[in-house]
Amino acid sequence: MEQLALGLVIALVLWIASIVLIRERRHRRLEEIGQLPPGPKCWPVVGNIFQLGWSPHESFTKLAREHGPIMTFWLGSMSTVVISSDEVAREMFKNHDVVLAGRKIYEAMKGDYGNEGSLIMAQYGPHWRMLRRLCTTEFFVARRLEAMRGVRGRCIDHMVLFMEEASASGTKAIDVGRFFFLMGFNLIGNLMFSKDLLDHKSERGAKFFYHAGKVTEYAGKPNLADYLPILRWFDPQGLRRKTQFHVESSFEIAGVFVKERMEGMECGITEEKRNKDYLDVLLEFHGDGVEEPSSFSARTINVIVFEMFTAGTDTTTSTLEWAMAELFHNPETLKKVQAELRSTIDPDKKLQENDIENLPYLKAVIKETLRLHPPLPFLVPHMAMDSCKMLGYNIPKETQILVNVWAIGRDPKTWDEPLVFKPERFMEPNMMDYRGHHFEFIPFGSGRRMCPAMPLASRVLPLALGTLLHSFDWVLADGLKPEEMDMTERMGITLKKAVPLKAIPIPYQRDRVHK
Ligand code: HEM
Repeated sequence: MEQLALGLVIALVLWIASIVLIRERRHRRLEEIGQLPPGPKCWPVVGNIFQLGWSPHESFTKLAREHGPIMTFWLGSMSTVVISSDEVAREMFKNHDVVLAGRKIYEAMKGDYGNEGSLIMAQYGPHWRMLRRLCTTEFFVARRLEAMRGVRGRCIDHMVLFMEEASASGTKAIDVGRFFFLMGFNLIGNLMFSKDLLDHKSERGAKFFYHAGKVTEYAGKPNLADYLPILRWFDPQGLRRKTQFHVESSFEIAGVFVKERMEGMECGITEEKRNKDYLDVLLEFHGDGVEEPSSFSARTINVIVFEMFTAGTDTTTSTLEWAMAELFHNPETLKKVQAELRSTIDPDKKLQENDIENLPYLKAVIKETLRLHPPLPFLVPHMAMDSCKMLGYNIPKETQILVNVWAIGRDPKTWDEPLVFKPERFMEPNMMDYRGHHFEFIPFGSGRRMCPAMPLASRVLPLALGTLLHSFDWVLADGLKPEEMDMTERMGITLKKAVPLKAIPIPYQRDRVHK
């Protein structure tokens, strides 16, 4: 027994020593190649993991004050460069966009998923270019978005209806974020399959919702196996195993929707008249004449479907929940945006997408929310596909690149009173927008990997928020006062509100205003 224990101790010591040696050698090699960006001193084996904390975006922001806007950080053996200023972001996207357009693939997402068919996780190259073209020429192109205007309006109407039912005519508090999530989920369900997946009746839809939610939960958790390669074999937190299980379960359900549509097409069953949806686009795809393949496998279709749900729902939900929370927290701003809505749109009429152009303050509220609460505070992590030199520093191949857009949006050098929620700042003439050209404000990213769904999000976000503010008056739950609200953030796959926002929607009646 004693011998066994001694053997284990020796093995452990040898293992740690070998890791230290490998790292030392790697460091020396990197130093020989050129100077890495500066960064905090790191420990053998674990690197800077203990400086990450529960809110990495805040930890990186504080460290950047000491080490500068381009900083090296070691997550175990994973070298990471953190970018924390608009100037360095400009340099990255203007002069190194291609070489830094790779993706770091995390352990939880490895396996079958992440290889075939993935757009978000694809390395920059022909396969990614082909899928990306599909997004820009078929999914999020103005013509298709225009044709699907009715779908967006219907999903938002359903959300209002669900809220009214749940709050029992304005007496009960509701979890506001949950309804945004339902709306976002049904919206993607309709864009993909022309189906409301969550309509109380669809058991399959509810299961898909459950499994997709689990994937985003597990994928957002820090995973030791990413930082310490030796642990990859053991998957110590079980995150790869759990993620794979829920990914496969989601694929099975999505696969049934796809199969049903294909069988319907083969038997010539015509569904009720509907617009061409994304599934039609995927099934009709016969190559884009530039890159392989000439058609999509069932697996690729499942991956694309699944990715649209995961990329689209959490980001939309978190932005809308933060927008409502900031408005409750700043009652004068809430009054101002409601006054704009109610003086522009007749209270008896529904807010329409066409009206948004005439609601500059509502649009400014969305921008201000994205400045303070970008749902992806580091974008989706990029990776250097090759070594490069940026601002005189060496960025070795396979370095992970995190662009801290949370810090950039709160930089006092750019923003006056950066921590104050002040939509008025976006009302000034020639003020910046989020289309990826103003590097002070890039919640959707910039360059080649920028969010392809930005045109969709910029229609849905003001319409959903505006409809709720136009249709209801709102009271915080439990008699909470605005100044008592808990505005803490919680980092998962997106940056969420830690304490869900609970409020009572009171249907807005015109005659109450005229009294
Ligand atoms: C508030 C709404 C949204 C925000 C703020 C947002 C933001 C982002 C960001 C920051 C990225 C990564 C950019 C980079 O890596 O440099 C991204 C990528 C992506 N987003 Fe969005 N997004 C939103 C909504 C959506 C929606 C609704 C969908 C789909 C229906 C979507 C689909 C995607 C996809 C597929 C990618 C991967 C693009 C690639 O890797 O080439 N997003 N998004």
